[in-house]
Amino acid sequence: MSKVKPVRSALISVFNKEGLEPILDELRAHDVAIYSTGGTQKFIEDYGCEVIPVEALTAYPSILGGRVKTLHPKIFGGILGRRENDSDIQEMQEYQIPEIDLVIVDLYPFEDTVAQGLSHQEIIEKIDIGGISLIRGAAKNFNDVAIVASKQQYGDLLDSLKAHQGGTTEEVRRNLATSAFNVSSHYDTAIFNWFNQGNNGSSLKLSETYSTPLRYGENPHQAAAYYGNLDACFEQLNGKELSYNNLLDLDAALALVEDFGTEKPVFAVIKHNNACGFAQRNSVLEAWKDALAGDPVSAFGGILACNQKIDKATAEEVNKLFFEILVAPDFDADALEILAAKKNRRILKLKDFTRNPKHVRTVLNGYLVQDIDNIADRKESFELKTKKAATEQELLDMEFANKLVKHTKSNAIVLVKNGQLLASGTGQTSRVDALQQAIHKAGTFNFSLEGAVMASDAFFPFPDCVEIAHKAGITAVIQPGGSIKDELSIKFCDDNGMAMVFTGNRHFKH
Ligand SMILES: NC(=O)c1ncn([C@@H]2O[C@H](COP(=O)(O)O)[C@@H](O)[C@H]2O)c1NC=O
Repeated sequence: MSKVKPVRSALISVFNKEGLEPILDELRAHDVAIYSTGGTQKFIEDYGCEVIPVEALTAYPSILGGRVKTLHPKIFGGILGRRENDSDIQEMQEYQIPEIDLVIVDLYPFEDTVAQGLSHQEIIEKIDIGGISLIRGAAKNFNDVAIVASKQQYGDLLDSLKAHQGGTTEEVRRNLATSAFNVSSHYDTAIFNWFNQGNNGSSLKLSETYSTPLRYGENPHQAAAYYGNLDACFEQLNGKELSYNNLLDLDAALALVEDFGTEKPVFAVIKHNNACGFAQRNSVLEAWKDALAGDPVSAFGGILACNQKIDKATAEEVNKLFFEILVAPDFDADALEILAAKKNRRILKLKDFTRNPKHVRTVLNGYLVQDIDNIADRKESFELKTKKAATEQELLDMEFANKLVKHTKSNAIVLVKNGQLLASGTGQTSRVDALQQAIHKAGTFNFSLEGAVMASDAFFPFPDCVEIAHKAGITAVIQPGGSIKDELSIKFCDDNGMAMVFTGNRHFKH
């Protein structure tokens, strides 16, 4: 076992006093001298423990509205002094600096203050200076000092004090120091990012303190973890742990469903990040049946997402399919009972789908960062380019198809009729290939394309796609526009009684 050092003195300075009581009990049981700052000192006194105000050490009051209270050589000397270094020992004696063996800090809540939208000055005042210095000083001297920089470490400290008669092992102190630098670096990243708002170019600082180890990555030989707070997103009601690929598909499913709002039921079936089934109907059950009908073969092992509560009738139908995940805002009790009968099946109740506003990926020896694509084109802003106007149903279907194509891997073509995804061509190296794939697929499941609409994620460089679409029976086309040969596609539509609208927004997804 690593070397145990007794805790004889502690400095406690915490913004949030909650949960300190068991630690005070333990410190009192071992006769530990406690130093503390204003509000924390009062809390400790009220709890009935003896406490020495830091002012008794520094001989200074807290000044500048609390900006300077622990920033003093007698405090930092007591924390940073090396207990086995002769010159440090001598200087500490000379300047009457007491050893401080344990430091407990809870920083000013900078991120919460920003999140609450408080004033600039209030945010600035919540940049902790003394506390962060205490944390870094104690963590640097972990050889002699235990640092608790967040409430999450209270349990570890208590366990150590209890197991080692009021002492800490080197292993515990080192682990606490690691956690402390995690706290301090995250805190400074949040401050930097707040100062750096809008100045995207200068540097990239990402910090996430929640993590979930994953069994493996995209393939079993790749180690992986998720950094983020999954508990804030979902409540897992059933099934085994989520995998790396599940998380990718879930993100794709939820981003897609989000674009359709919650007014009318939609069901999505996702495979490899793309929708292979999608429908919007008046009831959840109908939405499910028509989403599945889009491609009942690919749906096997898929990720299912719905924007409404799942009822028993829908659960009975969904239950007939082998699927990996169903995510929905809620489940009726009898529906959940049916769905949870298979123990591995993941059933997720959606709590909050707040997407990260930035999309980050590794490229070469660095990172690519972009805003997420959060444009959902509305039919009111479509620009009619052909003599023939689209019917009201075609307009609805084009808006629907355009939302789907935005969430489909490029090059992408999506074919839709009456609020149902008939087929799509995904991730193809040419737009013609994507269209041919979609037409072939629609044929596989006996969908007639007469009166269907076609959405393309980017412009048509040549009129070939509209020619093929026309032959297949497609009557209306939605695309961003912007090709120097747009006129050729428009002319073909005009000559053949088709409608075409431009959105002006390309939706590549690579
Ligand atoms: N200025 C200082 O010297 C200083 N020393 C400790 N703090 C912080 O003061 C807070 C505790 O204050 P109090 O005990 O007065 O409630 C803690 O969040 C701690 O991180 C300080 N405040 C900010 O920097």
